[in-house]
Amino acid sequence: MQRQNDRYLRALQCQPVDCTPVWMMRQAGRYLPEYRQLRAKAGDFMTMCKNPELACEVTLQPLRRFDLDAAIIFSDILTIPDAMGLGLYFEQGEGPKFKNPITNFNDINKLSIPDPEIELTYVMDAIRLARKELQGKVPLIGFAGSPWTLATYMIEGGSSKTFTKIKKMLYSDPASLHLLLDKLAESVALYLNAQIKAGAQSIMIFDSWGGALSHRSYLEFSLQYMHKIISLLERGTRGPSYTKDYVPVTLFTKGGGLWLDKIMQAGCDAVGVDWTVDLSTLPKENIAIQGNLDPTVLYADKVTIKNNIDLILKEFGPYNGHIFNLGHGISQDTPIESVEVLVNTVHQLSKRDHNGES
Ligand SMILES: Cc1c2[nH]c(c1CCC(=O)O)Cc1[nH]c(c(CCC(=O)O)c1C)Cc1[nH]c(c(CCC(=O)O)c1C)Cc1[nH]c(c(C)c1CCC(=O)O)C2
Repeated sequence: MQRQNDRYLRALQCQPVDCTPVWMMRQAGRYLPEYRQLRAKAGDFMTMCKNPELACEVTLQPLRRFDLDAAIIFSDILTIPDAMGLGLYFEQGEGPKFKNPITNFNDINKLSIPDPEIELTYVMDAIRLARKELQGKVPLIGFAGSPWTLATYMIEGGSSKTFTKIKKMLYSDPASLHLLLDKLAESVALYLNAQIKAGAQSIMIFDSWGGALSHRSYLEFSLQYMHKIISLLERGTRGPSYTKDYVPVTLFTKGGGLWLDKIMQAGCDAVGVDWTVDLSTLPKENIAIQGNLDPTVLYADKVTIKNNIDLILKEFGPYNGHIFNLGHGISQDTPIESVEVLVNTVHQLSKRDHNGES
């Protein structure tokens, strides 16, 4: 049995670590040649997600190259609307699309809540397989999209820069939007509980488009529903010292820097922060912080990458509740050598401030 590396889970509980754990959002993906090769063979992205062997293989790919402290299950946030019957597909170069987007109250009223053990068994099978293959080497992260972020794709019919349709509904027919968000919150909670049962050891909620909302709307249409999801999760109880089987939750609202004090009160163990956040303004007790290197730093030379990592680590010093990550997903044209520099530099430099276990 391999030695367990649980510094990621320890940091989520703000417990002593030997150095700062690091993983990257979208760490399994197109910047890896072995991903592109497998994807070319499989045909399309959703075929890979729906095949547990392929999803497990892609989950493990980045861990074979880099000394990462966590794996994240290879899947997508849009599996839920797909399971609700919206017909998810990916158009080359255009991102996700839905054959049957939501246009009115009737569409929302008709939506049923997917049973994750039936419509989304492929995700649970991938999690079970990945846990088996990982053999405890590093923890496995499960995830879902926030209700607001999922709703943007379901109502816009795909990616959007302006959020015209959903914002029109928000202001002119808020009751319909609330019904949709409520159904999504229930669906996401069931989905995440199934992921925990299947073996996910930590949960992350991606609110990629929460930052598009006004202050008042963010609390009412996004944070409220993430709070509800967290309250429905069956994930054990966190003790005063490191609790091995407790499943911590990370909330990440991209562009949510102004609302971090409210996000920290939503029952999560950690908040994800993008690169716009001034780390010196954040509390460094009882709540873990994940972030926040600008992913484009990875286009620069080694010395610049190291200097930027050092600046972030210095903001935390000996604080144990820091998980190093990018401020958003890694870009597909990122040089592999930069990722290696990132992971190794975080471990090497952060040792100066830590002497805990793991
Ligand atoms: C908004 C969102 C989506 N999906 C996700 C989010 C939230 C995170 C964020 O804000 O980036 C989350 C996601 N998507 C994917 C993962 C896998 C796990 C990981 O490695 O982090 C995770 C956690 C794989 C993926 N999801 C997708 C890919 C690319 C698929 C491919 O072309 O091979 C991957 C690796 C497809 C996807 N899926 C989605 C989009 C907008 C796209 C197109 C992206 C693009 O074309 O650049 C929806």
